[in-house]
Amino acid sequence: MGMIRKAFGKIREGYLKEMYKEAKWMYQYTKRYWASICFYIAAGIFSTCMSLGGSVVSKYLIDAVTGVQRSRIGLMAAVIVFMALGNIISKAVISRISARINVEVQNELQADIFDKVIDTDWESLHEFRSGDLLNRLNSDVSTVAGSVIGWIPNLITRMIQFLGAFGIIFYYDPVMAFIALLSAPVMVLVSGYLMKRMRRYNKEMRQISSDLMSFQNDAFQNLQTVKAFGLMSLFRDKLRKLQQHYKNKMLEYNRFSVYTSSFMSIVGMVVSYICFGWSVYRLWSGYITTGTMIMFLQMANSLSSSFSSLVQVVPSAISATTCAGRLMAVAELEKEQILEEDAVEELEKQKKDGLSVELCRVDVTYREGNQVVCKGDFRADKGELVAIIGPSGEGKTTLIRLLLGLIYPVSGRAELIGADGVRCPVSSATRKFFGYVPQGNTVFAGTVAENMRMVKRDATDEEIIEALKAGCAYEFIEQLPQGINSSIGERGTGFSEGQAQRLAIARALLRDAPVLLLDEATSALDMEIEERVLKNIMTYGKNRTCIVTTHRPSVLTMSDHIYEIRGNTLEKVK
Ligand SMILES: Nc1ncnc2c1ncn2[C@@H]1O[C@H](COP(=O)(O)OP(=O)(O)OP(=O)(O)O)[C@@H](O)[C@H]1O
Repeated sequence: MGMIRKAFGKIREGYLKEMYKEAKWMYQYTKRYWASICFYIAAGIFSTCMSLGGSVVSKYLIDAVTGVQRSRIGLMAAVIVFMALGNIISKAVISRISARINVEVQNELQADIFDKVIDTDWESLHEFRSGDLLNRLNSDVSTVAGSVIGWIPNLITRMIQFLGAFGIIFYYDPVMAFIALLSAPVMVLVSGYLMKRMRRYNKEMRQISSDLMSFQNDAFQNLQTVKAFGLMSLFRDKLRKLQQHYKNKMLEYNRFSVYTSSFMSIVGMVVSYICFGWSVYRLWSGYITTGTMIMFLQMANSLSSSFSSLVQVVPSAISATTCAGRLMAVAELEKEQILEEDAVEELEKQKKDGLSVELCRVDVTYREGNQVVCKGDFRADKGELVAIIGPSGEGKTTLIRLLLGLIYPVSGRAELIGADGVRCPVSSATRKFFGYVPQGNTVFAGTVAENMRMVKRDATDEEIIEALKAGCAYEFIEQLPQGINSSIGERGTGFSEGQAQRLAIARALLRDAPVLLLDEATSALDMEIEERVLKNIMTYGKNRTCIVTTHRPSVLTMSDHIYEIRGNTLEKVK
């Protein structure tokens, strides 16, 4: 009794509880397909019955051949053929259903995790590298989707095959049935240890494959730098090192699997020899017929194959739940905050009259504990161009992140203010009031028009051209053979840095947001184009507030106000 209680205690606390939670999470995606899954299980049970039934009928066929009832030979043969055909048809149905459910669950799960990543709080997502996320989104999703149909339904059909074979043997010879079950206690005794180790191996291998994908992703993203610095051999070596690590772990796992499966096979083999010896003895002592003995041997075979399938369900369940756990870790991340939706609605009504931005005694600290601003004040009124300057690494981009609701002040207020004075704290819900041009190249693969329509889906060609003109981008776009329908490579390949910046500015202008945030967005432009772009920005649409982070004196002369960030302080210097 104490042992049982201890075992249940372990289940409640340990990895089994974790596996149960993960399996439950996994199976929420199958709710829509329960009818198909039930049909799948029914087809599996039918196939099992046909196969077991075939064995029983073959006993009567052999008895008929070796005995006296020759008249039933034709009937028995017909039943055997019918059952074999039934088995083939049900297997075909099973294959179709499983393929359909597999692909549908995979798509749904992938879309769901993708949505969750996109809706997750920006800082929380930092614990994952993008390669790791890609690995989870593809490899882990595919394992979980495959297991939805391959695990529990298999467990049920195999269990029925096992119980059916056991029941039939028991009916004809109870002693034989208990001999056939001899391996079960051994399996039960070692299963706890095996499962724990398998789960550990699974987790480690998934982690290594995530590291591998992250590395490859980093390498391809920075291929230009890799080539420019002649880092090819360094990267090649690093890839091989990671592969070697994966290989070592994989072979270690494989050695463990080979040992365990060999051990199980030996146990199974010993049991089947005992079964064989027992049935020969029963035949010799005249207790059973030749037909019954052959049926016994078939049933013992079926019993051991269903038992080993049941045992094999364990590694696939462990692999699936490990992957489900990794997906849960992403799905359960904190969602982005939406603050004061009523105030957001009010601002929406007033945005055409312009919005002001105010930071009041804000403390900004990253979760890692990196304090950037202490008791900072800042204000940009509608229609103003306000610059934020400061040495590199002091926090200019951090302030932009704060305004975009990607990070939040630890204390103090960060607000948008409407024309009639209504105030609304910045959060993910107020992001729509901002047009944003980040540092670096942010052009996506596709055509120029597709890039522009990302921020305004229904923009007409004329609106796109107008915005491109305001961003001083149309002058080089119109030279392209297909104008705004020309294709752009990944990360703006085919354009210079300055051209990509002008395109990104034009895209932010098309969004027609009341506040424009430019983070070093004119750094690659010459002074003449920069001045034209900034003038266009202030005249393109009315009442636009424009906040720029910059080191360029040309921008500063045009600014209404300048704030400097230095040593955690944010001060107005003009
Ligand atoms: N995601 C992050 N998590 C933790 N700390 C960060 C993060 N991003 C930036 N920091 C830290 O915050 C500080 C300010 O960085 P930020 O990028 O805002 O500087 P910056 O003034 O824009 O620099 P630059 O002019 O070089 O672009 C730096 O010390 C940086 O290390």
